[in-house]
Amino acid sequence: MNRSFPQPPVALTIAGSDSGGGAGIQADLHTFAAHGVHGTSVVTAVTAQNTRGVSAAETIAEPLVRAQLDAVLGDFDVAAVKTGMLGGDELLAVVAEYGQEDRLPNLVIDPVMVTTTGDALFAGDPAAYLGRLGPFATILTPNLIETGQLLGREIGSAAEMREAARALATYGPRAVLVKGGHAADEERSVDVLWCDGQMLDLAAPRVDTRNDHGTGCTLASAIAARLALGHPLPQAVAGAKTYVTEALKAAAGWRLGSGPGPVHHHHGRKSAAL
Ligand SMILES: Nc1ncnc2c1ncn2[C@@H]1O[C@H](COP(=O)(O)OP(=O)(O)OP(=O)(O)O)[C@@H](O)[C@H]1O
Ligand SMILES: Cc1ncc(CO)c(N)n1
Repeated sequence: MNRSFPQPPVALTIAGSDSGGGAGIQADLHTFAAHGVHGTSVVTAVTAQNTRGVSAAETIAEPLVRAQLDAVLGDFDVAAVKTGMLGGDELLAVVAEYGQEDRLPNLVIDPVMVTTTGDALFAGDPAAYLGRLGPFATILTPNLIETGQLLGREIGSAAEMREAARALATYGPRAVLVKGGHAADEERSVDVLWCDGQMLDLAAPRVDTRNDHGTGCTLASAIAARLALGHPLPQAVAGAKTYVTEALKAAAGWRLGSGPGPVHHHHGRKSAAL
């Protein structure tokens, strides 16, 4: 094939739609675009959601999810994949099947279980997540609550986060990032990364903002975008964390909706309105 023109790498998000545009598929596609990566998407669920919460949600039937996966993977040279809301055991099994067939390269798994506003987004068995997807994952990115649900115990302190990252890694992923966005530390936001047998603390100054809707989706899709661009895993994670911190800072003064609003995915770019 003649590739005389430069072209973007392709990333895929397998996730739910957030009608408020701050999380899920919408956050992922913004993030891919901000990284200069072509975004493709497999919609797993539709949520009626705004900055105040989720008022309705329905998962997409398995055949249509498979058809989307086949349409994208059968045509594009996908370089990295991110999964978000899978809704339940049925779609978890579908994604695991594609993983087993080696069709989901550079797989970033954000095991979305519950929103920050407390709405459940996963009706299946949390323990099944690890067994099914762990072996094919490049990296798992649970928050504190999801880490607790996956392991069946409460996680709070830095020591517990490190211990949890190690425990989750035994299910097969190359790396685990336990996110500390919901930790008690008022000065810093510290995530713990277990990668290739090494433990690293990734710290950023805590941004004083109410707008933190979709930070987890944004972080996971930024990792996938950077893997698609060819960054080594630890650098992709550290770069993605910086990207999220800047996105939080740039949107701190926004009042989009009356609850926790979205972050500024395109903070690196000047826009006519800002
Ligand atoms: N106020 C903040 N200041 C700086 N970093 C933050 C802040 N809130 C979250 N983060 C960072 O954002 C990333 C996402 O973490 P978080 O624990 O909030 O994920 P999450 O709960 O899955 O997000 P969400 O469910 O809102 O999509 C992490 O790197 C975390 O450290
Ligand atoms: C659709 C969707 N996926 C993920 C999250 C987690 O932020 C959310 N709020 N909504």
